[in-house]
Amino acid sequence: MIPPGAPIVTAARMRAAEEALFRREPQLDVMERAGAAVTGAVARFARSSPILVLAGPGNNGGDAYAAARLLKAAGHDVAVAACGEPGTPAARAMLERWGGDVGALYQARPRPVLVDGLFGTGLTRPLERGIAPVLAELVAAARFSLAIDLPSGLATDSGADLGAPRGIGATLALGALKPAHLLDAGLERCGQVLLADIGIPVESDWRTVARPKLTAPGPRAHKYSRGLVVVVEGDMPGAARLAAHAAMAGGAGYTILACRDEGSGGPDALVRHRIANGDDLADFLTEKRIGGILIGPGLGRDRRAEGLLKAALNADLPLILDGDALTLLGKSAAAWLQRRTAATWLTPHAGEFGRMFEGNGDKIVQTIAAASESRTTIIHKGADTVIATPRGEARVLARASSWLSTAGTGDVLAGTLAAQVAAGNKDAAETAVWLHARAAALAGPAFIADALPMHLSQAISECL
Ligand SMILES: NC(=O)C1=CN([C@@H]2O[C@H](COP(=O)(O)OP(=O)(O)OC[C@H]3O[C@@H](n4cnc5c(N)ncnc54)[C@H](OP(=O)(O)O)[C@@H]3O)[C@@H](O)[C@H]2O)[C@@H](O)CC1
Ligand SMILES: Nc1ncnc2c1ncn2[C@@H]1O[C@H](COP(=O)(O)OP(=O)(O)O)[C@@H](O)[C@H]1O
Ligand SMILES: [K+]
Repeated sequence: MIPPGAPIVTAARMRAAEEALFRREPQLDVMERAGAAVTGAVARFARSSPILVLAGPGNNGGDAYAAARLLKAAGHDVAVAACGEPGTPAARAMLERWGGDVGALYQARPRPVLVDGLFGTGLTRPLERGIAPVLAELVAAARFSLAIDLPSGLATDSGADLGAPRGIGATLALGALKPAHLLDAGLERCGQVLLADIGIPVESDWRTVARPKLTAPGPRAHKYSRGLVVVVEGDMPGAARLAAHAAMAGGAGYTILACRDEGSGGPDALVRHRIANGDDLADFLTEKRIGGILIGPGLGRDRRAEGLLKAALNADLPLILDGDALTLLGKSAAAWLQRRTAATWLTPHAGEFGRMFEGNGDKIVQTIAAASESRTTIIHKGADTVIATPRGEARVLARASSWLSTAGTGDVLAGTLAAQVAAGNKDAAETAVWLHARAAALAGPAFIADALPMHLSQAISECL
């Protein structure tokens, strides 16, 4: 499990935190703690199996030499192999403290337990062609492998693959999580992510998503105080119905489907209100008790859809934009959205995000830039989900159930979000993302999106 609510830092932020600490405490003491943390994690898995420790030229290698010495002192059979001489004073000191043999990486024989201390946050370019296959073979041949801080071959700030091996069993993040533990290739390359506190104080506006704290409705609650959600239906009514169902199951007091005709389907408690076009919707949205409007799931992209979207954008009410609404806005999204007087949430997947914003850089940085430019809160979905607020905060959810990769689950997320927005939850996005992921976990394998809302009740009960 990814540690919840844990700070996430870039390589540069981590280095700055380390350097601040080294002004008060010797670097080698900190590295000893890193070595001890690695030793503790490895010893749990190694039992009496022989261990191969790989050491690189930087401080990741320094941690590896420290761990090798401590593992040996604890009675383990330890061999060390390195690629190159230590290039930092701390790594050199740790090599001296190790004092044993060091073989060449290219000649290393596989052992049942492997410790990868080749490269960590200092990796700046793809692994040399020679190193990647040797590392991959040693990892594949080991029964268990643990990466120190990061699997060697991951870009720290983006999680991009720079030649990382497959099959690492666990990664021990030192001091704090880095984006690579949560994003992109890191999702499948880190194995189990463990976090070691080695006494480096870190502060960050970026954290992993944590379980929210929710409260049950008070004794004087009524349907409007719980939150009135309006979901706007479009060309594909099923999508809006799914979202409306999720809003209801996500705790909204009153959910209205603004629909073209009488229609059918959906829960009996769902209220239908007929609207023919954007003008009708604009009139309806003068109802001040509305706590959140959701538009976009199955909206379509024709003239009627444009009219509906315009009415929603012009309403002075909290607004959630998903699916086709995002595509209709396209590159003019920021210009439209920064004019809004009420708060706005966007829930794009990667394709929709790219249609609205420039897609350069790491996912967290990109999403924060887009949130700040458009003055919205953005849930940038995918196998890794990044939430960014206009204030520059980020929350990251990794490792949600991969069974979520089925049509309609995004509509359920949007509806869940609408319920939280209408209830006035100031952390609506993080709450919705947690509840959605928890509902998916409870739903088990091969669920359909229709089945997700029924698990929201259990997910909510775990937050009370
Ligand atoms: N500071 C501390 O005391 C503490 C630090 N900690 C530990 O230190 C780690 C960060 O250490 P680090 O900054 O020294 O970088 P590291 O990841 O070892 O790699 C740098 C070396 O790799 C080289 N290199 C880069 N890319 C390469 C490539 N593709 N192929 C080949 N070589 C390549 C690069 O060479 P250069 O780019 O300079 O040519 C340089 O020699 C961090 O993850 C954590 O484990 C913790 O113990 C806490 C205490
Ligand atoms: N492989 C995956 N692992 C975890 N979550 C996923 C994965 N694929 C998709 N998801 C999640 O499922 C939802 C899919 O939303 P979306 O792409 O909008 O689908 P749709 O438009 O069909 O509803 C998002 O919440 C996304 O984060
Ligand atoms: K490593």
